[in-house]
Amino acid sequence: METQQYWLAKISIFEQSLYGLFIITILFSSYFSHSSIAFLSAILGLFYLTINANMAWSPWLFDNKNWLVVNGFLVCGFLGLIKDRGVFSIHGFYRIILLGLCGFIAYLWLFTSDVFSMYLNANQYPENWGTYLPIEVPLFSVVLLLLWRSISTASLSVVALLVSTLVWGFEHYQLINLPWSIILTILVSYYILVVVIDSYSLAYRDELTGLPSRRALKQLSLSLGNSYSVSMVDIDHFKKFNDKYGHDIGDQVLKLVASKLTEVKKGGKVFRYGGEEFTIVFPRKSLEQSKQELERIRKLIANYKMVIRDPKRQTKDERTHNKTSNKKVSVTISIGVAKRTQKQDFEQTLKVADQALYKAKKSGRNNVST
Ligand SMILES: Nc1nc2c(ncn2[C@@H]2O[C@H](COP(=O)(O)OP(=O)(O)OP(=O)(O)O)[C@@H](O)[C@H]2O)c(=O)[nH]1
Repeated sequence: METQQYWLAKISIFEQSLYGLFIITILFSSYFSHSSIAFLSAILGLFYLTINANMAWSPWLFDNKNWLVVNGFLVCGFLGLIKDRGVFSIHGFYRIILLGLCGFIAYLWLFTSDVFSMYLNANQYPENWGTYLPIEVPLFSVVLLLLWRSISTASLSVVALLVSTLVWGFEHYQLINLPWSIILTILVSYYILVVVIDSYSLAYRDELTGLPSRRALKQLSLSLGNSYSVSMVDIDHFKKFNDKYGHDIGDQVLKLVASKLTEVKKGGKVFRYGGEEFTIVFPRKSLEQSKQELERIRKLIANYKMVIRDPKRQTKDERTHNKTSNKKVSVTISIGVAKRTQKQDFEQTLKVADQALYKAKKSGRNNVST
């Protein structure tokens, strides 16, 4: 009896502390501009309050479970469609109004689907199709929408919304036999993880090329041993290229060059250093080994005919036939490489590689210098 009371007290503390976890998640995700996660946590927090404490609206909600379920799907779908914006701003205010509208739409949907399913059932449609209308149709629509958004945006926040929709749906069908306190603790902890990973990748990844950024290079430099080579890579005459084809095509070329550079072997790690410059670090590789590999990459890029899409420069005929004008371009790169010596740290080795790059440019470009 005493042990039971002891555990009941522990469970009660655990349930109470979940409110704290909700508040932390809301503040944390708002601070890192993950408004969809912040709103979802706030709504789930409110839901948890409703089922735990006897709020004025709790009895109504228990009597209208279908509304609660459909509203949950619509909220996730809506949050998956909008951009992450500041929570404590005018955008946050509009979003709260639109989230309220989801509740109204859920109510309208249940009312309409009731009438429609009565019609379907009265007209002897096979297998009482009408019964699937109120819950299953919104569930499948939102899951499909969030699947598409997850793939098209590659956003972890949208994946979190998809997972939440599925959990919400599974709970409705009683496929999860866990108390809400446990389900919500797992969900909210997962949201924190999503915000941390997303924010980390924002800070350490270059948005245009998807390569690790200069900050990530700095981070790596702290964990490198004493033996490594560093190379600086620069696209030749990129200014002229930009002037001739425009900045947008320049961006496409930067992306394509970046993706070719990632084909580097011998353990080379590629970073976007800034502008049209990249850095490749070869941990535990000699100068000769690195140079050989860089020579291979240089040739690979020089021989690479890049197909560029230029929707702005379409001819009239191409526009009427909805064709894009693809053109093939090619660029070359110059590379400077240096091996770390006893007396140099990472920054100094990088400087030597930069001087070697200058040499490569001076000696006609499209080559690897040491
Ligand atoms: N499209 C695009 N251009 C960029 C980006 N970052 C830097 N650039 C351009 O890269 C060009 C770099 O020019 P420069 O440093 O003069 O060098 P370069 O023309 O490549 O000449 P060399 O290095 O001497 O062969 C500038 O025109 C920049 O505007 C970017 O993110 N996108």
